[in-house]
Amino acid sequence: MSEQRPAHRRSGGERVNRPSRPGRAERRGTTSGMVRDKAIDPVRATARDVLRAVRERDAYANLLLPKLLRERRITGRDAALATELTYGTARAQGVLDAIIAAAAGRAVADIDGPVLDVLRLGAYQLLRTRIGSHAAVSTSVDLIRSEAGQGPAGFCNAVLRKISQRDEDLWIDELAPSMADDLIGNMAFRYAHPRWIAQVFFDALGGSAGQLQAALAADDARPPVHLVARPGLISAEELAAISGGDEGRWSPYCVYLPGGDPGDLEPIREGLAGVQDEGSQLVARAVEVAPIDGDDGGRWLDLCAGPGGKAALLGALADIDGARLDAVEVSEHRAELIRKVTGDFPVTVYVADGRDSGLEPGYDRILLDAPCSGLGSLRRRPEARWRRTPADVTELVVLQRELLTAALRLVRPGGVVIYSTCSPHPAETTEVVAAVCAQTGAEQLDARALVSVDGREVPGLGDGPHVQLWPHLHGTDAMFLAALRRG
Ligand SMILES: C[S@@+](CC[C@H](N)C(=O)[O-])C[C@H]1O[C@@H](n2cnc3c(N)ncnc32)[C@H](O)[C@@H]1O
Repeated sequence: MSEQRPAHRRSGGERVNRPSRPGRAERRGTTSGMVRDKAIDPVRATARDVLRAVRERDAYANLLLPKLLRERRITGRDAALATELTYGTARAQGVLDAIIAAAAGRAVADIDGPVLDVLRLGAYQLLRTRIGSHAAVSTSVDLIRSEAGQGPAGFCNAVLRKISQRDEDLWIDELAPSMADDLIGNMAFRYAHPRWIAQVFFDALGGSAGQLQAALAADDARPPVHLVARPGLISAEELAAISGGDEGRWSPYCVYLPGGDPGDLEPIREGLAGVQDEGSQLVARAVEVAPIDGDDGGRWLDLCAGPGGKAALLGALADIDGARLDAVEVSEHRAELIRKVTGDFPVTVYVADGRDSGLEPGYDRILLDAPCSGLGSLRRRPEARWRRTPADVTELVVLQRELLTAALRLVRPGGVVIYSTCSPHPAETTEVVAAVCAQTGAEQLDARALVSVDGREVPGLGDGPHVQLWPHLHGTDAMFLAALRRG
């Protein structure tokens, strides 16, 4: 039997209730097959398991963690801690690896994967949380010992003790490229981003070092949860009152959730509301409010609709306006998610390639929320920044251009196409739009007008005509949108 340890206090002073019993696998030493007598912390074991799945089989931390928490009945403060440790470690991986390599005196590629996962988790606690050194080191050593035995546990102990001798700033000062030689590289390291992504942000921000620093810092922090109140079903005011949140600054449907699991809220469970970044809400709303020539015949299209967040908001707006939305998605699985989330709204889902959908042209309004690198929502996808490569972008740009060209074939003359990405990368945004406009003769409308609500202008949008939102300026994901009209 495993020994039950009493509830104890973490360094931050908060009381932490130990979950009732660790799972069987956690009580068993997997290398020796022996049952060991020392219990390991289920919260950290869960974080470790997610980090391992991310490393070994490209799992998505934000999909796997909630599932494991449910299965292991980890709730409340323990769930919050597991989330902080898992996502925080995944986000900071690059900088943690550099520090681990320096402390271990060897490249992380030469450290066994399962040991490296725990070292990352331990280093994160030491450098980026208020958890005391003793707890951070001993829980990590326990995790390794329970699986791999005494030798690797001793190595982990030595490396983490060495890391604990300095704080993060001192490590960064030692290991980051110097500001004088490589300002972007220094900031990228400091705020845990690959250098190429920091360079993309720098370019998209017009070469401002101050803006870059703010953008990277915002991306390196825990993201807020935004809810969408689906119009016609519930108002943002009602949703704010029920959830205890505040109404959003920009979107008339947005509520900022102060904490807790959105899945516990009745309006979410009943489909009256959903979880959706405020920037995405503005994009969906822009499709409805964009000016078109002539009457709106009520034929609307979402050409890349899965998993359906924007289609649900557009479907709700279509219902109010007496329009119908066709939603196209290439993946059957994602098409099913659209069907679920659009429920009773006037939405028809098609599984098809948007480049050759077979749909009848003549749409009044089209949303092309193109598949993209996702560099604008890195704070919500903890491991994504370390997975993406510049080559991904090159491939995506070709698809984005083809899809936008197809959207312009499907819209009627005088109708509007909203092109959006959850990326600020100029190659995926302004360059795609410029190339397709030049090729097709489409003209750009001033999209800035489409995101101002009741005369409240969104600041920091520059000269237009496109809109680029940023976490550090607007509190949203870095959504891009452009409005194109076919001549
Ligand atoms: C950025 S996501 C759209 C997100 C969606 N608008 C939402 O708010 O939930 C892009 C979607 O396009 C789909 N997709 C990729 N290539 C496609 C293609 N050739 N035709 C149609 N859909 C495609 C992807 O499967 C993905 O679901």
